[in-house]
Amino acid sequence: MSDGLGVVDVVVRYPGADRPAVDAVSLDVPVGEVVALLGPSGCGKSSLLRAVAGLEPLAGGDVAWDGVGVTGVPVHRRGFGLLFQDGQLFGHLDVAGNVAYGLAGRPRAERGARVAELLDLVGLPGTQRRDVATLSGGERQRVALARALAPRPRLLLLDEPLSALDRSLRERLALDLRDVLVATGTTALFVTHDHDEAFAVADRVAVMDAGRLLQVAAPAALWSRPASRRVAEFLGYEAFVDVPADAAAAAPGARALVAVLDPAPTAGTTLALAAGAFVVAVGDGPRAGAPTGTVAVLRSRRGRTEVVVDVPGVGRVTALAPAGWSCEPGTPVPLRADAAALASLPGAWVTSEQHAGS
Ligand SMILES: Nc1ncnc2c1ncn2[C@@H]1O[C@H](COP(=O)(O)OP(=O)(O)OP(=O)(O)O)[C@@H](O)[C@H]1O
Repeated sequence: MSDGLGVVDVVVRYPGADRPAVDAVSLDVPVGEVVALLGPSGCGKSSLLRAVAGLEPLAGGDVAWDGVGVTGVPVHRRGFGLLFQDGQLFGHLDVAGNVAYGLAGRPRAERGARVAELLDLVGLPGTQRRDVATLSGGERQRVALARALAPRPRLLLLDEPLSALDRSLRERLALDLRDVLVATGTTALFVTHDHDEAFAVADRVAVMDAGRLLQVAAPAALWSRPASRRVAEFLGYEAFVDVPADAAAAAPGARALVAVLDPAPTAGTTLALAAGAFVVAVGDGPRAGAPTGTVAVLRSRRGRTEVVVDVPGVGRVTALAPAGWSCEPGTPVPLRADAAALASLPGAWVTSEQHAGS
């Protein structure tokens, strides 16, 4: 077992439930690494995090730090820090009192210096004397993060720490959170249901579904090589096409997808298509054998035009077009395939063990 957190075959089972909330999950988090637990609501992310913290009993398996089991060690003796969705600041203490909470027993000057250091780090310098009731939601979570980091926990466990904030604040805070975790060299396990957030914060992302761990990989590898259709769907891939044995006989859409991939995918591979797997070939005239889609919906998003098209042999997908481009629904438009928004899925089911650490 490596240094850092070791989760081995952990099972969490709630009384009366017909299946375990966490079903034989194994995962390592080496020292200094940030791992996001990502998955749909109810897949068992929080249960696994709570089991690591010691807040949920294990029905099976073991949790270890540096190879030493901590299963019998009470929550407050594990040396793990916790941060939840609502940071739950102490209302009767000011900002400094909250951040210094875990530093009881340290000399006053040391506490003061550590509080100042952390408030600088989380972007709230000089706020020691602020009443926490006057802080915004984002500021409260920054103070809660400073409080969790102050005692230098050997592992920080974060459960949806940004989910109570609005979207734009969440995106900014996710990047700040990553910077703070890296700057402090903190080892962390981070629960989220938002893949953008997981990709922004984590060194590796662990995808869970129905209590099981489906894949663990660095963000770029997860995006380009999802281990299964389920993982790809969860990441936002919206259509799937099986590579035909006889490409020449396939529909133009499927043929165009196969043609842009290098090396060419073998027959039987499933291609996963994200938004942008097709772009509208504005200005292209009709070409024999070129793919065409029929426009269903047009929408503008973040300065570009998304065109939902029905492509024979492929299905309904989101193609991209230049900002401002427009046409009537029902119009056939020429398309080009873009390899950057395509992933090839393995032909057979790949287990989490094969992918853990990839
Ligand atoms: N204290 C509990 N008692 C009984 N069942 C529970 C308890 N906590 C969670 N569960 C169930 O265990 C399963 C996993 O829940 P968990 O909260 O771990 O999922 P999650 O992936 O964190 O979901 P979310 O993103 O919605 O918080 C769910 O079916 C949930 O209803």
